[in-house]
Amino acid sequence: MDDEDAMSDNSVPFGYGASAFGSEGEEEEEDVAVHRESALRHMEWETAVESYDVERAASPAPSYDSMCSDDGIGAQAESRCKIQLYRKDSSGSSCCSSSSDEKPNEEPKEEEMIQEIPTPSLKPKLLIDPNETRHPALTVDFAFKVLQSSLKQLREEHFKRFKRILWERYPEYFRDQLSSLDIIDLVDKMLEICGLDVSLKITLNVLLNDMKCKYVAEQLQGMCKRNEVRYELKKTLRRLYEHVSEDPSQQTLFEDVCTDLYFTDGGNAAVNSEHEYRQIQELQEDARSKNNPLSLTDIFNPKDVERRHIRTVITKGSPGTGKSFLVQKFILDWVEGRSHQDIFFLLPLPFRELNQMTGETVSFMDLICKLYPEMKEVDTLEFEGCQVMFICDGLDEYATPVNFRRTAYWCDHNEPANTNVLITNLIRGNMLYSAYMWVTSRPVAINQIPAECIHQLLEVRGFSHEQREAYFRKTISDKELAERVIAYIKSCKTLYIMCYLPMFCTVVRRLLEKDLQSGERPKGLTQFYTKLLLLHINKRCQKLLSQDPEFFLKLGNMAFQLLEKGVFTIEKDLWDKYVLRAEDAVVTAGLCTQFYRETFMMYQEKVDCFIHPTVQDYLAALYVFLSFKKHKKNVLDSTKKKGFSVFKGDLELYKSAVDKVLHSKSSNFDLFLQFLLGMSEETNQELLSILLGHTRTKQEAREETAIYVKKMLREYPERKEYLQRCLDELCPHPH
Ligand SMILES: Nc1ncnc2c1ncn2[C@@H]1O[C@H](COP(=O)(O)OP(=O)(O)OP(=O)(O)O)[C@@H](O)[C@H]1O
Repeated sequence: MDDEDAMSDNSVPFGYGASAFGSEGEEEEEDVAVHRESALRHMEWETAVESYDVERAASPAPSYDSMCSDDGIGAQAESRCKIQLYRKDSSGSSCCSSSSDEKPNEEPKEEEMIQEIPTPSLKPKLLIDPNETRHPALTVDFAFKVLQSSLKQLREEHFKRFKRILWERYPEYFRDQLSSLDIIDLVDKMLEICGLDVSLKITLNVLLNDMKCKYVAEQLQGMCKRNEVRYELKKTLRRLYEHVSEDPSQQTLFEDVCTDLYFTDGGNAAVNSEHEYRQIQELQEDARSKNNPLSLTDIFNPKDVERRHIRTVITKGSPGTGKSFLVQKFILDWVEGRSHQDIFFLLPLPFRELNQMTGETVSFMDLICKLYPEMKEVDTLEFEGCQVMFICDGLDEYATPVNFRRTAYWCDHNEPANTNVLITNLIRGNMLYSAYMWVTSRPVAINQIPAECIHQLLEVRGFSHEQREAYFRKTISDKELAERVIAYIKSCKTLYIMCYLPMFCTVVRRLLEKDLQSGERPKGLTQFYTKLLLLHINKRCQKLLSQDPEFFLKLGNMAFQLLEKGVFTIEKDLWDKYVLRAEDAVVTAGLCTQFYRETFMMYQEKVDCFIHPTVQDYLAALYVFLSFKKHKKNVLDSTKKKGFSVFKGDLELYKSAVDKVLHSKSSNFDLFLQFLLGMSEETNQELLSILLGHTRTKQEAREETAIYVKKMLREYPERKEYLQRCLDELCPHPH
């Protein structure tokens, strides 16, 4: 193994238990040499301890296999480490001269060194407590790395001395002279002969008590302790992230659901505006946006980090595109040792959790320990060779805006400060500059972070075409059913287009799986969108709705008026016109988003729009429907009649919508009509009762509307297919 690599490459999990050393107190100071004499004196009666003697050394040493931890976290490392243990070159011993701040005070001459340690005349004993269990974090690979890294810090003559002492002191382990061995061979031999715990124990004893290399010994102890903490942290993260959080009742394993996502470098992509009927021309992809899909290993890829000086990565994406899932995948891959093992501590700090601490005054280390109590065992996160990474998911959810200009400078980890000050300074890089920072957010909140603090901007775009299909194949265990679901989705263009949004895929899977399994006719398009709306409402909109019960009516009105003009983007002044706040629609409701449009040369303009044009169609239909049901107003009727009977009114509303579409030169309202008719359906009205109350469309009105649509079918044969879909929305069950 290359020495440099061994110091910096943590590509497999470390694993060593400081417990192997016993306590850090007096007991530790008790040198093996002391034991050697006393143990021999008490050899006869000391039966409680296991003993090893010279004869024992002749027997084959415990193999590496038997030393391997059987914990999943370490297993992968161990299978690899056997290969790594073979040296690639013989440069190991040359590193002995590398400098260290604290070396043994006097450099004894070789003869003195030999004199210093009397040749043992008796067989020494090393006391091993049989009850002492090895920490599962202790792996061969870790022990190898940590021993090698400690010995590399000794000067050449001290390394010689170390070998000499080892040989003198522990003849029960080392029968042959060790003087010819370099670091790699020595560590290899130690591990092979003594095992993991004993190798570390004797190394520490020799360093601390015989050679007085306090600095190196403490470093060794520190690395062992941190490695245990890392192990515990991984356990906690596995527990927190291994299930899909949206489904706590079902305990769905994340790995059973998670499908690869399409995300790119750049962050200038236009919003997906593919539409079955409408032509959305204004959304041209920014020329500078990059379409090359990235994979998780491209995030904080060590080569890019170095080449592009990346410290802070920001990932943006419209609501439901899968940012949190991407983060969860990254975390679990780290926990399971699948990627990013150069990161020593991975500490997710979700903004949702940080909201619970708003206004609190704590030190940064306390804040970390509050979320991850196992971190109490380490008093600092700044130590050489151990990369730390923070992941702050969902900046848009953070209750306190991050203000880089107004927030005080802070870099002390141990002094208490307001949590917002700590987080702002962490993102800014004032605290733990060398730590990696990954922040994810819906687009609008990204503006809080100044450009100079963003070293890489990524954009999550949801699922590509192949990924959509892969999602259904992965999540539906019945293969044949999965294919039927995919075939159905492909048969409905709008459904297929909208499945670019992973959140929508989840809705579609749940509904279609049930319907197709039971042989029922699948739900109309309206129900999928209504469920999506409810997911958004339940996620964050409850408070907004209690403050502004008319929010969706107003947003729908804006959607409708823009649809009349065939416009999908939302000009800034429109928000005021409809008495809305862009943040409510973009951040809270998650039904609108933002993107950047190149207007003139280098100038970029921020543009608001709906998350997808079909969502605009749905909201426009919702507006017409809510206006009618709640305010008895048919907004499609230009004559502005009042006082109609509900049955007549229902029929008139649908008739006027059908006429509007059939008489229109554009296809702008085609999907709108499908949604409006779908909203008359009973299940959808039940779902919408949170906005609608308990009003119901009379069966009679629906039947009459169906008769009218069928009549139109005959009059407009060229629109047969389309009108048939309208009928399917109106009567999703066989009629
Ligand atoms: N990679 C994926 N594989 C499978 N399902 C996914 C994936 N990504 C997202 N989903 C589905 O979409 C839902 C929303 O995803 P997620 O919460 O990650 O989106 P988000 O972009 O973080 O949204 P928001 O901006 O609302 O926080 C998930 O709960 C899950 O059902």
